[in-house]
Amino acid sequence: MLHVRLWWHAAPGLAVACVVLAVVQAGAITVAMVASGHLIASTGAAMRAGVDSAAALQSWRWLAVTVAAFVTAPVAAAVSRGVEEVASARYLAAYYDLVVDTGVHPHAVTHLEDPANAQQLVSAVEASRDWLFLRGIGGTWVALSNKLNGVGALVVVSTWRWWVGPFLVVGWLLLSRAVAHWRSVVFDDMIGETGLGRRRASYLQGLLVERAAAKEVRLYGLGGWLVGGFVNAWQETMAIVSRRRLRGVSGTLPALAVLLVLNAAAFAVLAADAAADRVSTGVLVTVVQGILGLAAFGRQDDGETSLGRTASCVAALAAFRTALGLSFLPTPAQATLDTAPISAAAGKVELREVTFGYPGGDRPVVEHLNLTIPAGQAVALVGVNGVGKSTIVKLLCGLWPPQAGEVRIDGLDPAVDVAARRRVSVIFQEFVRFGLTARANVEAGAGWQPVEELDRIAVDAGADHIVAGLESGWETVLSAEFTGGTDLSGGQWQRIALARALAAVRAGAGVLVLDEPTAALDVRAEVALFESLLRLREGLTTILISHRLSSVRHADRIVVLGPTGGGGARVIEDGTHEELVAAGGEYARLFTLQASRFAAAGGAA
Ligand SMILES: Nc1ncnc2c1ncn2[C@@H]1O[C@H](COP(=O)(O)OP(=O)(O)OP(=O)(O)O)[C@@H](O)[C@H]1O
Repeated sequence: MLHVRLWWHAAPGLAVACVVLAVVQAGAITVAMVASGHLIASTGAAMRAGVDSAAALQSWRWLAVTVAAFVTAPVAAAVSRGVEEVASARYLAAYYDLVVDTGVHPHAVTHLEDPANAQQLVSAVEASRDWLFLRGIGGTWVALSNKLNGVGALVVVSTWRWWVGPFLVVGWLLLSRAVAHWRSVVFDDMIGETGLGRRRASYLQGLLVERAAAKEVRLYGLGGWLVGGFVNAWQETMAIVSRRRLRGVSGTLPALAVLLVLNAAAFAVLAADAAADRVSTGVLVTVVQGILGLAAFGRQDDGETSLGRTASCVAALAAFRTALGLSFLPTPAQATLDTAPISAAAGKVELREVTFGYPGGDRPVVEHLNLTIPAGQAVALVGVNGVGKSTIVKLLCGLWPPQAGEVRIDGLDPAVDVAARRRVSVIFQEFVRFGLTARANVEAGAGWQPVEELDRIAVDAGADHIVAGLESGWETVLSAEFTGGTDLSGGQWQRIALARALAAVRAGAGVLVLDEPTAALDVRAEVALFESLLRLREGLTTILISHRLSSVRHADRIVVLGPTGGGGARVIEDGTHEELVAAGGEYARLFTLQASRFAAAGGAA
């Protein structure tokens, strides 16, 4: 069972300790039942024989055993709770490791972009944040302890009449199943069935307290409206919850009735035996405790009910990992992130007959695309919105493998070869704004850098004045949500992202891709940035993507992508700015259009 395997992986020593403590606890409870029976049985004779008699000594012994057993059981339970807490934290950490490992492997993002897969991973994370999941981890030991206590009681009852115990156990198990079913209805309400209403309520509540919506909530006076929406959504959901819970509880009544009958019958037989002197007082006391102790088989607390849920979360994550070709537990090789230094890179880019479409798409985005960029060349990729420029960037990074054709960086396939991937440095259109220090935002591209190196990179990226203006320089957190942190403007963020990409270039990446990283810059700033990049590239292969053609006109080569007869994108024009303008094709038309608009707006192309 995967849940048990994960326990063994996360905390083998503590897991063994929990088992031992559960056995000790169950043993102590069983001994207490038997010893207390003997104590009561021997007390009468001891009192009659006198304090110094052998019978009294025997009685004292049973008292000592009874007290020791009664003390041992709760002490073992208390120690067990402590050990379980520590062990559960380790289990949770191991589960998070699995989730993270599943997120970052394999390199391709195919599994994350497929909505069904992404949802599975999100569910795995969400489930683990739920308190039910946490209760379920500890529930492993609650369930084990309950079952062991029950077995002890069964042994005790069997010493009287062997057939009574199994009947009662069946009764308790029936009730336990019915209660577990009802509780799962309750839990489904909490996280599943009424999830939509709850999510809506919590979304509305979030708008009231989160920073992102704060400005508009105040500006438009949305407070009352949001509170009303929250209350309605919550009440509607809770009404459904109450109805389902009431309906569900009736399912436990037949099991309860059966159990009552069985228990009444057992006690009636015991009473008859006692009346006929077939059992002594001591046995009577022990067996009564045993019969009551069988209730351990029917116990259903949050922990035990949640155990199944936790185990199925782990099983679902394991199935997801298997589908991705990953073993259940991360192997040391899987657990290592790509930290190898980048080998000397030349930077030749080749796409040969590449065809690619996203899952669920009705046509390929690119089709039979051929593009070769020699090392050191600066190429601008242009084309209308949605033609497939960013998709080509993802293919170059190996984030998606093509369905046909070949993508090569210096002859290596980036979808399978880590060395090829590390030769490509990209500022994505939607680059990540890490709410971490400025240093970490840049070092993410290349690992630790001395401050002098960071300063040099910042100058190249035009980010030096931004860092200089930060309260704690490179150590300032770039998020106002943290004390001492600060927010940057869109343009400032782009400079920081550029610095990150340049850090990767300094570490050896031979291909720099800028996928419209300058949308938040004005035209002049964008032209200046691209030109400074083209100047400092020194043998770097540079791929620039921009809709502002004036910004990329100085590239060595301009590649125009276009749809061809309803199919996927291909290269429709390829040449220098001058060649393409002279050719009078699509590029010339777009360039002239943009230049005339810009001139009309009072600028110069
Ligand atoms: N993850 C995705 N899943 C499904 N379809 C996608 C995905 N990403 C992009 N697409 C689709 O692929 C096509 C090409 O998108 P892409 O982002 O590559 O175009 P683009 O040329 O970069 O556009 P833009 O100039 O607007 O940035 C579009 O039709 C888009 O809707």
